[in-house]
Amino acid sequence: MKVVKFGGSSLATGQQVNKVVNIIKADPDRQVIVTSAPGKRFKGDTKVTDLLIQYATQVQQQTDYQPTVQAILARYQAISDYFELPADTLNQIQAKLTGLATTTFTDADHQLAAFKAHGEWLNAILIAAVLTHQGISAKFMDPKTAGIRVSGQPNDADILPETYTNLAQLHAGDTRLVFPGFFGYTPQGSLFTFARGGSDITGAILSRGFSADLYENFTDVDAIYAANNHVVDHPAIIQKMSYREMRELSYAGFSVFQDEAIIPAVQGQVPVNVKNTNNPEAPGTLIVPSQFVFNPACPITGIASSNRFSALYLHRYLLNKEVGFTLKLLEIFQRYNISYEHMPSGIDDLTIIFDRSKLDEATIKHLCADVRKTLAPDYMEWIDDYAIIMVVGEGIAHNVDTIGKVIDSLTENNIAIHMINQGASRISIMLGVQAGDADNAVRQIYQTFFQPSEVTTHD
Ligand SMILES: Nc1ncnc2c1ncn2[C@@H]1O[C@H](COP(=O)(O)OP(=O)(O)O)[C@@H](O)[C@H]1O
Ligand SMILES: N[C@@H](CC(=O)OP(=O)(O)O)C(=O)O
Repeated sequence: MKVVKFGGSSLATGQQVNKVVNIIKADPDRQVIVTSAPGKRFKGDTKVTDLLIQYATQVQQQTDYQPTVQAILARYQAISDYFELPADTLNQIQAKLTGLATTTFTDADHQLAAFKAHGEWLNAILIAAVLTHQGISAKFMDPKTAGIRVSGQPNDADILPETYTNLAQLHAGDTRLVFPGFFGYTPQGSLFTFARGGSDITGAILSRGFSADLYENFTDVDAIYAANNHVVDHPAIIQKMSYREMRELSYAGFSVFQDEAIIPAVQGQVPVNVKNTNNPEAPGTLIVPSQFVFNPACPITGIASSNRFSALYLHRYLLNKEVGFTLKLLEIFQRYNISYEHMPSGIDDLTIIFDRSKLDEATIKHLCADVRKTLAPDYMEWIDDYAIIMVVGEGIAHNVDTIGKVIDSLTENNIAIHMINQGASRISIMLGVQAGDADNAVRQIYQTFFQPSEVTTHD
């Protein structure tokens, strides 16, 4: 059997949902369906998840939320109208949506999570009704009853292992099971969402839980490209890649597949196929346990970049001899309850790279003051506009001149490299550059390794 996840772009309008219905109809193995919230219909449109965040904020601040509720409802209404559904489904959606404003929550974080989750929740109810109306046997699955158990933070959940025991009790078959993506419940019954883009995670969890033969992830591009298609014109299509390559590329910016979503697929050894709802005949990209065929012409599978980082640079002579320097630094991070992403070091230097989206201005200010006071560095600098470029390929470990070519492509174009890290993961080269240089850096590296419109053939 297959688990099939449809992203927000695939469920944005009635017309898109009709394509989804045809995709489901075309293959009886597509037994478990995962829905996102309706996404953007056009450039500049607002995703329903973002409207729900706005709704939650307006309720918290006691400002007028009615226009937001109407805007959200209109999104579901348009899909319902397209299929001429009887009124009861939309009435149910409207009641759930409006009821949110008067529900009491433990705190603002729990409230935000519950509001956000309604994007996928209401869509799963709607899609189950559409499928039934189209003569396909289907039922809505409540993540609470199905046993999707999570821990962690209300808006950044981690899956609990008992989920898999619970899911193993369920049976997919002729009746398609429609699950809302993006959220689960703590053992105490609180609703927590995964990080943004987390419907991909739900799809992967269900793939493992149902021991699926394949996890199909339907989106709005023909495949995963070797570089972001908004940065490089007509980038090469990746036909096949390994789980490890996908993890590194999605971590570093390939937003097409959420970076944590590969983990349940790895644990369940379920292959993932990223495909296009608008062109379902195209083979898409297959992500498999391991994938390596030596291709001396192109050892690289993809180049990703992300501007979501900041860095703290520390310099102190004889740092290499100082016992406990890093320990003291880590204790400071622990006091502020923050994690770091990377920590490349030199003889007398240390750079600590953070995910900027997890830090606010006040925390940065206090953190820097604390580091200065406790460790007295000779020089310290907070670099706010830091980008990481990740050059990824199983072939890198087998091709000694890759790093030289990457460096040349940047230096020849006057792009300053602030950090290089190769070897920690044998399949990637990580580079730190100024955020403003990131897109140009990706383009220059891409041109060095790929021909225009080339298709990577790592098989
Ligand atoms: N390397 C890449 N390959 C394919 N798409 C990419 C890549 N990097 C970024 N993207 C973007 O990811 C988008 C799809 O992800 P997303 O918007 O989350 O889809 P969905 O709505 O299906 O969840 C594509 O439209 C594309 O612009
Ligand atoms: N709707 C959620 C979760 C998600 O996965 O959405 P999408 O499939 O549209 O990326 C979000 O916007 O974060």
